[in-house]
Amino acid sequence: MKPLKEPSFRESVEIMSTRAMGLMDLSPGLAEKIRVCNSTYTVRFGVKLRGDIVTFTGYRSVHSEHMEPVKGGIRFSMGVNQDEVEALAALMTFKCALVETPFGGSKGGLCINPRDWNDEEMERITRRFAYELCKRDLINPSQNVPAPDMGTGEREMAWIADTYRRMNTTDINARACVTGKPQNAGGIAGRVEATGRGVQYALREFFREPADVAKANLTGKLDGKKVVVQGLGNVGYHAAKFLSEQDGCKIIAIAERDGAIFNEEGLDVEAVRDHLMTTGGVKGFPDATYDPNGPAALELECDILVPAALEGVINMGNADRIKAPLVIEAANGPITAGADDVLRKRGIVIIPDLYANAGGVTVSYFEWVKNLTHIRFGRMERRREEARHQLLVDELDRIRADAPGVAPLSDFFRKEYLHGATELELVRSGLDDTMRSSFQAMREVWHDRADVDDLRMAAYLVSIGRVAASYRSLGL
Ligand SMILES: NC(=O)c1ccc[n+]([C@@H]2O[C@H](COP(=O)([O-])OP(=O)(O)OC[C@H]3O[C@@H](n4cnc5c(N)ncnc54)[C@H](O)[C@@H]3O)[C@@H](O)[C@H]2O)c1
Repeated sequence: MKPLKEPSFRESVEIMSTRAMGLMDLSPGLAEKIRVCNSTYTVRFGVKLRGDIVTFTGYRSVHSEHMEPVKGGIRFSMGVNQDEVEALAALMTFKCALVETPFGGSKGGLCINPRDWNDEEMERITRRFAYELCKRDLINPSQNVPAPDMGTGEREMAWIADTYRRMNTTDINARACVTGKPQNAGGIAGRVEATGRGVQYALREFFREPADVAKANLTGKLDGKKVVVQGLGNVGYHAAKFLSEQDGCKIIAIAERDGAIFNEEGLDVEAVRDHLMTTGGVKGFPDATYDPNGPAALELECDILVPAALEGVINMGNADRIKAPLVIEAANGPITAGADDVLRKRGIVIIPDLYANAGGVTVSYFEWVKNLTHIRFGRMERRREEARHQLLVDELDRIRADAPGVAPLSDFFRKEYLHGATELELVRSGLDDTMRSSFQAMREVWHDRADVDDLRMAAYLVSIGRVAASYRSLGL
């Protein structure tokens, strides 16, 4: 179905998922159940700030409860509205199914410009919003578990976790009510970088298969590829940093709120991020050309385009001017359904959001499991652990020496046992494994089905198939 006018974000997600459902054997009733958003709660609350009451509007949307808890970030931005949170909640349902994290889909948002308020004010506003959501079990370890999204991070998650804990003092699993917390408040190593790291792993997996690379009219490996990034926040910064530092990519342009900077030889991502943090923009960054028209960077000649900021930035207005042969949707919904149609027809390969930015929810799942099990992941407190393990290895050696015919401990066992993985290593390898296996599930459909010519449809077919199976087994 080709939209006649630019669809909204929610309509875009619906058009794309409905297109996939049309290729599946689903009853109309089941398809409708999967399509609709179960509920959206709107709250308007007041906070006394600077001598007066300021009213804020927030949302928490639950798209599908075929698995519980439901999961999805909380966004702080002036652009937040019901359409947006419902679109994001639907994407969470499909994303979780694709990477096989056992959650339904949800999302929340608060209509606020965080830059308008100081830290103390932000804490009061966040805690009050969290209180409103906790009261209705829209934050709860077994029912609804938020995470960071645009405009929020570890700090906000710590305030939310603390608010829930104060309201539920006897809940031993209180820490599992939200993920993306600081490590000293029950978080997990590698969560902050997870979404950008996932983008890196996704591209590595894509470039592992020459047939896929050829479909994007590219050749070779990641090394030396020219990359344009929009948004140097949590996701964009980590993706750009890892791709340039570890995979030999050249980040030739970075677009931010105040414009874009270019350097054909490649930008120093760390230095740009420092500049952005100190000045609030990219303007004035040395060794680069500046253009106040940030969105124009999306139209540059490059190998890989990484939109990592907002939804709808590639739309029917600019889709025919996009020159990158490969686009990876690090942000949620950066390509509208109308633009998706144009890009597909032009042979541009899109690695879709529901897969590309799933690194965040994957590591959030590890954090949630860690909180619920109340055990540490991986090797910690190295010296004490190693001393204890060494005693055990010595004891095993002694027993074996006394047992005729029993082989001595292998070097492999000794090494693995004494120098097991740290939490960060475990998290990264679990994430890598998830990004690979999910890509392979998409790839199989992309390669094998004659009626599927893009990765987005392949991703939706895999994930909707799993959601449908889950509903069927529930007896619906
Ligand atoms: N944080 C996560 O773990 C996570 C997980 C999955 C998906 N996402 C998605 O990734 C996207 C970015 O999220 P984030 O967490 O990195 O947010 P963030 O707030 O950390 O960063 C967003 C960045 O985009 C920039 N930006 C805002 N408006 C812009 C514009 N018009 N042009 C260029 N840059 C602009 C901001 O200045 C900021 O640097 C969102 O779509 C979000 O839903 C985030």
